[in-house]
Amino acid sequence: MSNYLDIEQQVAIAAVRRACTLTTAVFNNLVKGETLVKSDKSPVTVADFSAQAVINTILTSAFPTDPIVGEEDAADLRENSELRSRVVGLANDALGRELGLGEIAEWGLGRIRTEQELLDAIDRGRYEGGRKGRMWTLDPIDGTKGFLRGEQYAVCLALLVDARVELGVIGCPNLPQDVSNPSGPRGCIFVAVRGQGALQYTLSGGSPVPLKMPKLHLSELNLLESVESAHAALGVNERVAQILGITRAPTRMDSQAKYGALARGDGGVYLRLPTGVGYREKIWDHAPGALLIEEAGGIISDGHGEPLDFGLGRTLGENFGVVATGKGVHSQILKAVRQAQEEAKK
Ligand SMILES: Nc1ncnc2c1ncn2[C@@H]1O[C@H](COP(=O)(O)OS(=O)(=O)O)[C@@H](OP(=O)(O)O)[C@H]1O
Ligand SMILES: [Mg+2]
Ligand SMILES: [Mg+2]
Ligand SMILES: [Mg+2]
Repeated sequence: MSNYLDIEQQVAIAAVRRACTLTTAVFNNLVKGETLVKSDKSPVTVADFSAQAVINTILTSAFPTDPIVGEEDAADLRENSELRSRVVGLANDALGRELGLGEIAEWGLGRIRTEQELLDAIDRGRYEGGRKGRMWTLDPIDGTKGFLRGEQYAVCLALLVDARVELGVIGCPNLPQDVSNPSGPRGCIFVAVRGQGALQYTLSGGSPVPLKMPKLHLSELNLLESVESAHAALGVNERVAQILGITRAPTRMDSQAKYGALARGDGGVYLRLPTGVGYREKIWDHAPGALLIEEAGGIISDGHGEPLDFGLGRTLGENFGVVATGKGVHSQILKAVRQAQEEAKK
């Protein structure tokens, strides 16, 4: 008998692995002009576009009717032939490689795609989301700014069924495999399946390690937070830490690599509070991480203690930031968040 979501898990891990190989190679050869600035002023690179093309192509081949909520779309590429041909070349290099770990010939890997097919594959990510049915969320590079700095970033894929995350896969090419050896080998994939726990693989393969968040006391915690001050209210985080008596310095890390770090016992709290500019969190920025934390034994909510709602469309709607932590300290952290917010309003 096969396990729940066995095939989906296999496809998602393979797709994330291929995309991670691609993004790593692009970073080593990124040249000027391969980064655009989107209408919201955030960066996007040829690596984001081609990773989305690769993952969407593999998903569509394995599950032709599943919709995809992906961060990027191909509009900029349709207008820019130089960038387009670079993305097409990169995607075809990645899809054309011989079969790797756990991959099967039926996914059609190895076939060269036309420009049109690859642009359409990127645009398969334009699904609007919603409360019903099966859908994937994809962030081809989460933490693009971290990617550009050579720091942390993550390739993030999740499967939702009726607005619940059932499978989450997070590839972190630059994350040390062993927390206790920060200068050791890098490259991790975190995998969570609802009801089946959380695992860490190395990007290069091998046996997975099960993840279980340790029970930490407030005095042992430190905050995991964004690098970019525009993405989270870092000043409020500082006050929350002070209220809780947390003396350890925060760990600033780009992307959903934070969820991976937290799931394996690093830090103890991921705290992301809104900066007050009316930004709505995107579902692809949290879906796989949310399941990873729950399956590692932790709890995730917004800053008011409400569950994250993945059924509202492409954003988390009115959810107020994110608090992910161990069950034993969650309510104390929410209380401190409330106090810090009230003080900030004065
Ligand atoms: N104003 C604002 N508020 C909150 N979040 C925002 C905001 N603007 C962008 N984003 C999203 O932040 C994603 C990057 O994740 P992090 O904030 O965890 O990383 S970072 O340390 O700040 O780089 C980043 O994901 P990517 O675009 O995939 O890099 C964005 O979706
Ligand atoms: Mg982005
Ligand atoms: Mg993102
Ligand atoms: Mg992204």
